[in-house]
Amino acid sequence: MSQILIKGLGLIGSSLALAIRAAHPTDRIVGCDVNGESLDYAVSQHLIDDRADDFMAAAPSADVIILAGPVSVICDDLALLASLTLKPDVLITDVGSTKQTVLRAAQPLQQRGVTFIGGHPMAGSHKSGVTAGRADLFENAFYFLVPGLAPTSAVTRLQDLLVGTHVKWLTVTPTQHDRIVGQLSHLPHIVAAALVNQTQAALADSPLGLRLAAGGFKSITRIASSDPTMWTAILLNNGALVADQLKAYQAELNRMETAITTQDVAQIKAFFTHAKTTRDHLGPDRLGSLPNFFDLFLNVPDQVGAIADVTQRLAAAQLSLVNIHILEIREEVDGVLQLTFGEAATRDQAAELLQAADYQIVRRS
Ligand SMILES: NC(=O)c1ccc[n+]([C@@H]2O[C@H](COP(=O)([O-])OP(=O)(O)OC[C@H]3O[C@@H](n4cnc5c(N)ncnc54)[C@H](O)[C@@H]3O)[C@@H](O)[C@H]2O)c1
Ligand SMILES: O=C(O)C(=O)C[C@]1(C(=O)O)C=C[C@@H](O)C=C1
Repeated sequence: MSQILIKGLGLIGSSLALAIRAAHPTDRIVGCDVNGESLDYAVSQHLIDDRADDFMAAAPSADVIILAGPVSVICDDLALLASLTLKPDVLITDVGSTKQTVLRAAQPLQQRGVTFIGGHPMAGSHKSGVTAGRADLFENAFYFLVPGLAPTSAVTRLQDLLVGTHVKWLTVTPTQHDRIVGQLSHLPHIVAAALVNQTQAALADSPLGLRLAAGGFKSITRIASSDPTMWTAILLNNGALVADQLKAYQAELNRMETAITTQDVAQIKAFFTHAKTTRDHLGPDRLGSLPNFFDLFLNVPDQVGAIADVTQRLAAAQLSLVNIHILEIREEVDGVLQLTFGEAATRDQAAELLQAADYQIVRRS
């Protein structure tokens, strides 16, 4: 039995806990987080076996330490770990979205002979926090590994621990990682947030404003709902590369601006044709991970048949569920049911249907 310490039980930390639990039921998972409510939730849902309120006190007895806080916190944690006496064969890894600064922060540990492997699952969501965790979040996604000085046996050990994630492993250098992910993830998050901010300002005097947005705006801006703390840390840790990528992107926008103002039909058509050919070629089956999911949380009374009533109503309306999860159900206490759908529109139809049947919707995400 190994002791796995996860620091940061948000979307990624809790999803890894679920995947580890599924593949290694006898391992002991200990969680650590600044948010006490997240820890309470993680214990109540058996995501973790135990909570550690003091990371420094818990680390020396861990066999594996997974750092899953914001990237800036991961760098601080690596510095803290370098000052401790850890188990001789401890394996430390992280899940942060940048790798150059993380690997630099891991150097003092590595110089002391401690095994560190940088990691980054290329899957996630605009959702954050422990309640968003899912065992299948990483299924079919790429998972970057930056082994640095770590021996092959340590890489195999990590891959075995995380076998329940069902990811596709990819070994890269920190620079390769940050350049690729800057372009595919960091830049798009800036683009989405900028579009939301600029649109909000531009439509400020329109009575319905952003509420008139349809599929196009919603699809391109979903990730603008991501956690600001996490994204501030990412951009501070990959600033130089992303600034260059942002400049190249602005040049592309400028070319389009010129084509529109000069009514350059050939240029405008070529712009869209080139993008369509590239995007169509990618196809859903060539994209890494599962699509995102859309949740509805509703109160259900503590009554026999309450959950069946909900699922029957959805089935009668042909609204297809991806997953169903009871968040809390104790005797004489109403529960919260988490219903997961593949499409936001299906989730919204389900919400209307259940509201009409007097169910109380707690939240949508
Ligand atoms: N969200 C994604 O799509 C995604 C995907 C891959 C990797 N990542 C990376 O994974 C890491 C976690 O992201 P997430 O999406 O799970 O974020 P999250 O906001 O859901 O979770 C972060 C957790 O860390 C905790 N935390 C913050 N500061 C802490 C501290 N000082 N000590 C202990 N706990 C602390 C928070 O309370 C929270 O529970 C980040 O480094 C992020 O860059 C995110
Ligand atoms: O699917 C999403 O919502 C994500 O933002 C996931 C996403 C990304 O694709 O940009 C975000 C950050 C990560 O480091 C990896 C994946």
